[in-house]
Amino acid sequence: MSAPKARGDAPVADNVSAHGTAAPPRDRKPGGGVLKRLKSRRSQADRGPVTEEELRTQSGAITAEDVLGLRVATRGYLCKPEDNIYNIDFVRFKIRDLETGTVLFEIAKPPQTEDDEENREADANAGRFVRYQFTPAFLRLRTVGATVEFTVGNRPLNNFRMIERHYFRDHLLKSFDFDFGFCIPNSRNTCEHIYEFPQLSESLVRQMVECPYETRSDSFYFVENRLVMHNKADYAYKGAQ
Ligand SMILES: CCCCCCCCCCCCCC(=O)O
Repeated sequence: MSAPKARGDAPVADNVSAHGTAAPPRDRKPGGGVLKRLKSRRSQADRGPVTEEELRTQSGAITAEDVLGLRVATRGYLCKPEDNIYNIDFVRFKIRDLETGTVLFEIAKPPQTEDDEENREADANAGRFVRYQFTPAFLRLRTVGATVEFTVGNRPLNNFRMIERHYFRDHLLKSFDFDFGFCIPNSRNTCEHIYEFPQLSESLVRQMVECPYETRSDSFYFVENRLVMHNKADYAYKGAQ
């Protein structure tokens, strides 16, 4: 159904020193965790709109509350590759339709060569952008599971969180907010996030199909509420229904 076109720079590592599932234990904390967090996230989203230029020039770290104020897809990146001081490395990614179990695609990072290393130095943004091609039927799905496997460097990750915002042109389709929780140093982690699709009108679906790559997403990754990674994707919906 789909063919991702880039961001294939992750090594598939077979020898791992640790394996964990990044299930978030945070909801079980005493003190009314879920409700409190939902309230706090609602008030975060209620902050006014913000532009990427404002975020780029603000003093201090970019936080989750900041990116929730963005109203359009970013043009540039809001952090540098070297801000990933935790050496978080995504090595495998799979998307499946949760209603049928059908795997829509799977991608793994090939082993790295010296050439890859040189190319990466030439293009600091290599690996931060991916282009997806789906059939229009993708837009009719209701629930998709995205399984991500990632390795972590020698520091612990506290409150590892991803906010991913999907847009068609200047219209926010949906903002997803996923917790990876705590990840131990030097670990390899796997977790599946559930994407509930938004309801898309017939007219919107038609426009998204007619306008390839005008559907975009920004994936913002935070550790302890500081932006450490920013990836982007764009999407075309074409081919067999
Ligand atoms: C059409 C709007 C809802 C879109 C839900 C998309 C679910 C699958 C998303 C996969 C996103 C991958 C992002 C990335 O590779 O950076």
